[in-house]
Amino acid sequence: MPAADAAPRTLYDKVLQDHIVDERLDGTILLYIDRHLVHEVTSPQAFEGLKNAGRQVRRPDCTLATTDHNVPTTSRKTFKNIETFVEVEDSRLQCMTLEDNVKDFGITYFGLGDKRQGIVHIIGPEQGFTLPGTTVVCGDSHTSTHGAFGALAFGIGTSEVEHVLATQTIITKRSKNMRIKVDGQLTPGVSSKDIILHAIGKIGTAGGTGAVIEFCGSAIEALSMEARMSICNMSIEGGARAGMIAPDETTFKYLEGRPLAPEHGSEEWNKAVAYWKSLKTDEGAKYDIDVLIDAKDIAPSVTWGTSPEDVVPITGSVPDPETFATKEKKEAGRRMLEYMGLKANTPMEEIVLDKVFIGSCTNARIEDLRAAAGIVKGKKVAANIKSAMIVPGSGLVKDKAEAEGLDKIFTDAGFEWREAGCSMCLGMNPDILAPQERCASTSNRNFEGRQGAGGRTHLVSPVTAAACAIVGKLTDVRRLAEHNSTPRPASPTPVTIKPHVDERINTDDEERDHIADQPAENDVPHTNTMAAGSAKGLPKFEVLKGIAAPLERANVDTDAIIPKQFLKTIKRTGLGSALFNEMRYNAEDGSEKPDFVLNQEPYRRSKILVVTGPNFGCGSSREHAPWALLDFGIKCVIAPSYADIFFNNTFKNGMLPIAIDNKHDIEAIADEARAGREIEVDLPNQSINDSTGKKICGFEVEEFRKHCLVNGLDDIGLTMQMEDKILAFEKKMTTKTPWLDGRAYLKRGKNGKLAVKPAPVPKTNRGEAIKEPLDW
Ligand SMILES: CC(C)[C@H](C(=O)O)[C@@H](O)C(=O)O
Ligand code: SF4
Repeated sequence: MPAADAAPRTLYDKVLQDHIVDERLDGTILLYIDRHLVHEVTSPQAFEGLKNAGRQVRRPDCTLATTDHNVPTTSRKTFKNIETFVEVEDSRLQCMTLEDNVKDFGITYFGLGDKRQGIVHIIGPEQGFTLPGTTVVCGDSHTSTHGAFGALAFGIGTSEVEHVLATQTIITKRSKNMRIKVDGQLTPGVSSKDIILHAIGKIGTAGGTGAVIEFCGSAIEALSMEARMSICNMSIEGGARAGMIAPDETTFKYLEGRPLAPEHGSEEWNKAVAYWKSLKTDEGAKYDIDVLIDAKDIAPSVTWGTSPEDVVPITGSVPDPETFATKEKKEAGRRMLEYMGLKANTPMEEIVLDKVFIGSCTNARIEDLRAAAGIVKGKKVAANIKSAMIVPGSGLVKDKAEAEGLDKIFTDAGFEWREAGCSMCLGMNPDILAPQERCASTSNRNFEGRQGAGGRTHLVSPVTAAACAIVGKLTDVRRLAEHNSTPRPASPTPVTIKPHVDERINTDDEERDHIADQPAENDVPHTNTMAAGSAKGLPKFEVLKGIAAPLERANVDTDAIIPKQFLKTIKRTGLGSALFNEMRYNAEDGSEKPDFVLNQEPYRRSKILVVTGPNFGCGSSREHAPWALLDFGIKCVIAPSYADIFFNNTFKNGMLPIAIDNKHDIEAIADEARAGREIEVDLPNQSINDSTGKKICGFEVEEFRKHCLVNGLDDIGLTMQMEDKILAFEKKMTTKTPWLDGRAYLKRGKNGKLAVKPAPVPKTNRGEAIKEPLDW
């Protein structure tokens, strides 16, 4: 496309363009993926799919795995292995399954016995695995974090994890360009977490839907890499596919000496930096959405409700839902206040807390801990705080903090000092809130039940969380005299590279010492152990007629569709009974709530879900959400709009999500659903009909997706037919960006070559060899 190439381009346009393997006329893109991060929750079903189809991991050298969501954060002094260490059975199984899979497929893995283990979005940058200008994916929504390096980084579902493992590519389409420009100087006490909370408060949780956000402006440029990561991390809470910041000297400085970055000062490094410098948005490039923020308008911010957009300055009060614009918003507001146990107009600083959590992929890096320690030093945690917990983002962050004496500052004050993991960010491990407990948390989601069923979360920055622990209430950090909370300038703050330099792995022998459980040099990375042909293909979707359940809500997040306790499965099936768990069952005795629609006749046998509010499926990338709907019997969702990852995940399971943003049409469909009448979804004709076959309205669907659904096509099989193009692309990349090949600590043979097998013969998802090319 020479014309488009000549036009001024954004950072996103440039990185995207450099990774296109193929583009169809309808805009469907086959995108090459440079970096794939893997964790235990969203990978078991993907590896199972590979095994069933006899496929291998195409680029183990571009894949890095760790275990983070399920792991206990208690002392690992006695750690021997996962089997004896993880007490909760399903968590243990999930962690052990990952360990089996990384061995079977020859993937670099940081387990609990390895200092480099930690939250997947902390360890990628820490190791230099994340680099500017790369495409980065992970079966996790907060993959957006890595965009801080000028990478195009986004979360994917488990089906896509399988697709990337098998083909190192993903099928996608262009996103809109969105810019959030923050100019000026932040005031004391305000940190990058406040910037992103403020921005989400402004744009809303669906503000970035369908877009990639570029954060720029003088306030962003002045931030350190760690602060930039906190911002890009929460792009997903603003609904965006990804967040990006143009790489600059701060980025390059951060990467110097990272084990997986090109060696600083080498020819490769210089070549890489020259390329990275070219990634800046061109003068005159257009953004589809533009948001301007003045840094001085940002105060230390805090959430009051159960959506990350419910943000107020800490000096503000709980809003009064009766002042909200629409009937739906008033209702949602009342429900939130009830859940949060709050009264309208209460000053935020009067809200008393039970717990404080400093951790998560948003704020568990060394700078976050330093900033929090700066507040805590010499003080004590308030008597009413039952637990104040510090969970470093990785073993290396923990070590560094201990070397600086931060652990001592925290423990002297009465904080608990833990081992690395996701911990109370989502409570898949034992770190949870009890019902009604209230927590100031540096994490990124305040959804109902997120930190524990009935738990109440207020999202804040690390310095605010630290101040809250000392005061025992939500607190304006600026009140604490000796705080050290001004945003860290990009320079001359010393860059913390020392430990990484020391750990640089230079030789095969050193490598062996560091890497537990890697396959021996001559081992075949993976041989299939299961019969080919046992994997199920996708059922075809043509016309679906059935009962439609009306769900009168907006912003239904995937935590609400299927809460974390059900993510510990290693299967795709059996989740139907847990669908909408907290809306559907009473917490006390597990009995059904009679007023929830799916507990009523005829909706118990619904095949279609009609959601009247926008932004369905926001939040986490968990494919368990469509699996749960499907297992219940729902094959089609109709809603005004969707969060991107959920939307994508449904198609991968042969389901059809339909977006109807015309108010009149969605109401007409909802009326049929409310009346308990069947509706008919006719995909070939793109029409929604009533039970008599009379058309209610038409709908849009992308041509390629429709083609796959109607024909029940498995897109991994389709992509594998593009082998020639993928190989040619890889060859080009090896010349253009040689620093991306052969990393992830994989062993090299004596001849310097990686022990990676050539790509296998393409097979369909059913394991059959592809005879004649399908239409990609
Ligand atoms: C488990 C994973 C799918 C999920 C995500 O995608 O975000 C988790 O990390 C979360 O924060 O809810
Ligand atoms: S958001 Fe929380 S649970 Fe998800 S990856 Fe980050 S730390 Fe882990």
